[in-house]
Amino acid sequence: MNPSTVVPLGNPQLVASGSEPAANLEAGQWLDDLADGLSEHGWVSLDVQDLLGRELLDALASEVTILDRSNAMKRAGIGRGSDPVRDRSVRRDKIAWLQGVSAPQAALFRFLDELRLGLNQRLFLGLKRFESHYATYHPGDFYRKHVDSFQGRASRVVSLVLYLNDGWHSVDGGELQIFNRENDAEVCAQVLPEAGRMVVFLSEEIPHEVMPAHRTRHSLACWFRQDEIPLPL
Ligand SMILES: O=C(O)CCC(=O)C(=O)O
Ligand SMILES: [Fe+2]
Repeated sequence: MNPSTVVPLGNPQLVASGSEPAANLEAGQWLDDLADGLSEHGWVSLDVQDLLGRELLDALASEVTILDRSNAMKRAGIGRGSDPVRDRSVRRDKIAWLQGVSAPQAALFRFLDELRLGLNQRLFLGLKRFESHYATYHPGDFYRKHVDSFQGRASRVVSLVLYLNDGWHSVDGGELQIFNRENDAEVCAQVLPEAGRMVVFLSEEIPHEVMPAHRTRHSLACWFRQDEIPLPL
């Protein structure tokens, strides 16, 4: 396994910023690591700054910062259908959907599509498309423990979160807590949302939670889906 791949090993582990070596850039090796982690544990954390490039990460971070500062992001909803409940006790982030039109979004979409095809080749998931949004958590914002998809609906199958924050430390809060899929009372990892870190997990299986952030936290979430036409979550 690539040493930059972090997988659960029993005890909760803190994935500290900057403590891991660069991702292995050999063609397809990172996809092998990703597929191995997903099939063995249901989730994986990878540092992809070398794969994506500093410039692209900076450009995405600028986009979400501008969207946030210009009040273009909307309060996120939860639940199914076109009228999601905006329950502030569960989720407090703000989101803006990506269209893939700007140059950085187009580059990101090429990367996400490579990832989609790579997972299909290795795990036969039949992922047809993806949807993606920016998210901003302001100080005090959180997202309580949840799973991203409801069993048997074959809608959201694989979730991905890419973080866009330079110099994130434990004191900044906002960790992603990942729970054991067999026992959701057990935290198996806490991931700091440092720029270039990417977490990928099985949408139906892995309970997770965003702890209250103490500074503004930007990220980009993406869901790979098996349905061709949009079905409710
Ligand atoms: O930002 C994160 O770390 C996770 C976000 C999340 O769980 C979601 O948007 O469903
Ligand atoms: Fe989630």
